[in-house]
Amino acid sequence: MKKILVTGSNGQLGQCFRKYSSQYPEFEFLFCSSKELDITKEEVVRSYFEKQQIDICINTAAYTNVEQAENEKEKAFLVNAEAAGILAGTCKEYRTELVHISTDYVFDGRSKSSYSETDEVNPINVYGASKLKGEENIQKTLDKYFIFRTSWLYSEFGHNFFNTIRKKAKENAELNITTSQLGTPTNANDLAKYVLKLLKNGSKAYGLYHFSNLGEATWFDFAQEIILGIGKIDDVNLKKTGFYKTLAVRPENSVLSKEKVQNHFGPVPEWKESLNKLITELDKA
Ligand SMILES: NC(=O)C1=CN([C@@H]2O[C@H](COP(=O)(O)OP(=O)(O)OC[C@H]3O[C@@H](n4cnc5c(N)ncnc54)[C@H](OP(=O)(O)O)[C@@H]3O)[C@@H](O)[C@H]2O)C=CC1
Ligand SMILES: Cc1cn([C@H]2C[C@H](O)[C@@H](COP(=O)(O)OP(=O)(O)O[C@H]3O[C@@H](C)C(=O)[C@@H](O)[C@H]3O)O2)c(=O)[nH]c1=O
Repeated sequence: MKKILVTGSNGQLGQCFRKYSSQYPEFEFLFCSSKELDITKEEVVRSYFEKQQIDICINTAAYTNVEQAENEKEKAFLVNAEAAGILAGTCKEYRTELVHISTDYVFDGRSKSSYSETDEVNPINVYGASKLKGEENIQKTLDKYFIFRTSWLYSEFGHNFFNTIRKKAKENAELNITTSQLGTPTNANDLAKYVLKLLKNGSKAYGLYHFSNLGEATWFDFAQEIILGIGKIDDVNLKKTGFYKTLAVRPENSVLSKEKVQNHFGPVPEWKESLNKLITELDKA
């Protein structure tokens, strides 16, 4: 039976992997939170791999606070870049496949069309730069890797835009949401399911892929769809803003092309459908 390690398992994507793991009896899963396995500690990681003999490592661990990263550059690079390199080196030593998650924020957002895997990268904030360095550290070390660049991840778990807006909408708050970035909200449940399916199929089509839901939206469109979905559109004062003050600059356009991923591994769900499916699921719970 193949052993899969999921790092950063208390994060939102880590929790999505845990949610679906019972549907894959062909795998033995090991879930490690930051406390159980700190991926920045090379010796700790190596001895864990030595003991557990892992076949596949899914790295969901990351420094994801885009705003704070501007003031904590070293920490962001330690987790997102150096530790990704540590995992890659260890995976090479133990012949482990690595599934790593990266971001749309590796792009500067100046493109007028969606980004493909071969488009030029040029991060414009610290988080994006640290994630790009992580990709590079993996690519120069390892052959057997899947890197999935994704965008605007949300789910029922943890801190994300979906949960923030739902909370504010339930308080009938006034919301000012930016229209100045275009991207694609991505249900983290979809990403977890997609990865598990391709691992089950034993795909060896290693490489870099873009995975986000289909379609495009501004953060305003995303907020509006959430509020509509939860039936609060008449209670919330939802306003468009061209400018929402933030520390980190974000790409104006970070829509990812799904052509490569769909050609290799099959269809990807559309963003509004996936969002409304999750809202219905949560309503029933
Ligand atoms: N969230 C998003 O919108 C997007 C995320 N991504 C990428 O997707 C992946 C998953 O993100 P998501 O689940 O949303 O992020 P979360 O912030 O929800 O989860 C990240 C997890 O990593 C853990 N972690 C941090 N440092 C370490 C460490 N040194 N060792 C082990 N674990 C650590 C955190 O633990 P603790 O809380 O204890 O620090 C946290 O549980 C990341 O690679 C992220 O860059 C890509 C695009 C969009
Ligand atoms: C809360 C809020 C945010 N915004 C704006 C700020 C920002 O430009 C945009 C998104 O805000 P957030 O801080 O929630 O999202 P942000 O931290 O930029 O999300 C990013 O996280 C990392 C981890 C990624 O990899 C990216 O793909 C992306 O998902 O919406 C508003 O306009 N109004 C609001 O009330």
